[in-house]
Amino acid sequence: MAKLFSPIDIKGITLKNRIVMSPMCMYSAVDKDGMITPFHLSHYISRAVGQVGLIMVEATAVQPEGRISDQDLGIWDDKHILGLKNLNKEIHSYGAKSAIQLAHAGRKAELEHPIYAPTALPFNDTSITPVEMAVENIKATIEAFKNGSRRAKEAGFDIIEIHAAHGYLINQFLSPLTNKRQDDYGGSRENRYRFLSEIIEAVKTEWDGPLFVRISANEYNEQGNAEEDFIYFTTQMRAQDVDLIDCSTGGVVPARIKPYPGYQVKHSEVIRSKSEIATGAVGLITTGIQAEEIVQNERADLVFIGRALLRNPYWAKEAADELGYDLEAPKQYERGWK
Ligand SMILES: Cc1cc2nc3c(=O)[nH]c(=O)nc-3n(C[C@H](O)[C@H](O)[C@H](O)COP(=O)(O)O)c2cc1C
Repeated sequence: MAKLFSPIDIKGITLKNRIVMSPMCMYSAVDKDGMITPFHLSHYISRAVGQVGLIMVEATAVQPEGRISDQDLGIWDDKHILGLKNLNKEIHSYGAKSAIQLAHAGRKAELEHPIYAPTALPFNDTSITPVEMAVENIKATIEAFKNGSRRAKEAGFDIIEIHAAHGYLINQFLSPLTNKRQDDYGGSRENRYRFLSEIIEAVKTEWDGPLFVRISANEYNEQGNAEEDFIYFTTQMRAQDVDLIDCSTGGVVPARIKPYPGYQVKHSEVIRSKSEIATGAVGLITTGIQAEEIVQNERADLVFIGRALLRNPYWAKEAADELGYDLEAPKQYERGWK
C-alpha cells in the first residue's frame, strides 16, 4: 500500500492520508472585512472532495494591521467564526481534516494604516517604513495569536499552523537581517526566538490540538548561520510540544521549472533528522510518485501541495491512480467516481 495514502495520527487527530493543501492566500475577501465568501467555500471544499487529507486555510490575519492586503481572510474578531465554522462543517463531511494558518504580515503588509515590524526597516525601496514595535505592541500581538487560536477552536479546526515564514512578522523577528533590536527580543538567537516562543505558549493556553509551525528554513543564508539557527529554533519548538515543522523557504520557484526532488524538501530532511521532530515537505512536489518517495524515505511525514492543487482540485485522485492505489470515493460521489 502506498504510504502516501496511509493514515497518520497527530495528537489524536487522524489524517486519512499524508496530502496537505498548502496554505495559499487567495486575496478574495471583499469589503476589507476578512470574511469568508462563497468563493472560499467552493475553493476549499472542492479540494476536500478531491480527497486531500488536510485542507489548510490560507494565511489568516490575527490583527487587521497584520494583513498582507485588505483582501486577506481574518480571524481578529468573533464575527469571523461563523463563516469558518460553516466551511469546516463541509470539509469534514468529505472526510478531510482542516487547519488554519494564523498569520501577521508585519512590514510586508500593503495597507494604508501604520504597519509594524521588530525594527523600522522597510521591506524594499517602494515600501513604507514600518513602526518599530514597542514591547506593548509585541504583547498585544501575542495576545492576538492567542485570541485567534480560541476562535479557530470555536470554528472547529482540527489543526493550527503558526506562520513564521516568508519574511512575515515572526520571520522578521527570527532573522538577524530584519531584527536589529537591542532588547530581549533581538540580538542572540535565543532573543530572536523569544517572540515565537511566547506566541506558542500563548496559543497553547487556548489550544490543545495539533500545532504546526511554518518556517523559512534558509531565509538568511548569506549570514552563513541559518541552518544552525533553525536547528536551534526547531529543537526549541519540539521542547514546546509543537507537533510538526512545515519546512518552506522564501520565494516560489516558477512552476514550469522541474527541480525534483523539490527545492525545499532537503530542509525538511535536515530538520526531521537533526531536531527529531515531524516535518512537512513542500515545493514543486507535483506527482504521486514524488510525494510517495518523500514519505517512504522518511524525508517528511506530510507533503504539502500548492500550485498543483490550484491547477487540479483532484490531484490526490490522480496521485492514487499513478501509485495504483484504489482511493475510496467520498460517499456523496460514489456513483460518479471512476
Ligand atoms: C497563490 C499563492 C499563495 C500563497 N499563499 C501562502 C500563504 O498564505 N501562506 C504560506 O505559508 N504560503 C503561501 N504560499 C506558498 C505555498 O504554500 C507553497 O509553499 C509554495 O507555493 C510552494 O509549493 P508548490 O510548489 O507546491 O506551489 C502561496 C503560494 C501561492 C502560489
